[in-house]
Amino acid sequence: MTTLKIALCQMLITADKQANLKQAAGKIQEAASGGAQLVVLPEMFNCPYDIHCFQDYAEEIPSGETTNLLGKLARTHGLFLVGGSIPELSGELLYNTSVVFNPQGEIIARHRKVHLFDVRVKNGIEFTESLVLSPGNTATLFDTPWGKIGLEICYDIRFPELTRKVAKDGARLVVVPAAFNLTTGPLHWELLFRSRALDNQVFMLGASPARDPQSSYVAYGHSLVVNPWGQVLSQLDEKPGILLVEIDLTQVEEVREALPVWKQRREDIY
Ligand SMILES: O=C(O)CCC(=O)C(=O)O
Repeated sequence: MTTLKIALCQMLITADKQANLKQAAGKIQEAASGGAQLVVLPEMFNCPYDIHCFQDYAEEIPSGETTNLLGKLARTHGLFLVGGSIPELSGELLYNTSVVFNPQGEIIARHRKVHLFDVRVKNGIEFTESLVLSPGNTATLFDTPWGKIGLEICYDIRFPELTRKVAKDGARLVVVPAAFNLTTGPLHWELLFRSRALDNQVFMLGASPARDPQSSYVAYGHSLVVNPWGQVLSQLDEKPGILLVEIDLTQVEEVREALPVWKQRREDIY
């Protein structure tokens, strides 16, 4: 199988967890009606992106209600589902975790955000995930009929070695639930997705929350799909919506053949 219909769900996330879950279910249903085979939710989609909320909204995986609901939705609609991310409770620790389901509703991957978002930009964004979260320690890929897919969460995309690793491990497509902000989003969001796509000659997908100017963390939005040539195939604005795009994964081989940097790498000298 080479063509894959993807849906990125740009949700307006609220402080009401049940409302967030209902909204996710509605968006997944809409994506399924549009023929989506792989659906992606944004980072922290059941919870405000606020370190003071993570403990209260956290759930164990796989026994928590969000994971249960997502498994049922994947099975009901018969699609692969990348469940954005949620605050995961594991023993005493909290993680920013993305869970992936197959069309039978089974969990086939779990990525714990490896690089925690600890930044302090003068007159801009300040955020310290590490005050409450612990980092994951592994790169993540999952198998599908379209081949291996890599999985990262938001800030992870800034570390080129991680995308290079999943690409070397066979991913031709990398999915990134994310939530950039109004300090870094306008300049860095598209640039980072296009850079990782171009460097590795892979497809890159970014699913963001919609922008809510009233929330404590104002997300940039602009969920997007970038092809291995580094082109933005499609992108939303800041409002809620679904980005439905069909991609042809043979484009990875076409680009790598036309511009063979992938096989011209000199790993012996770097
Ligand atoms: O890297 C950025 O600018 C944003 C990262 C972020 O918001 C996150 O990791 O959740």
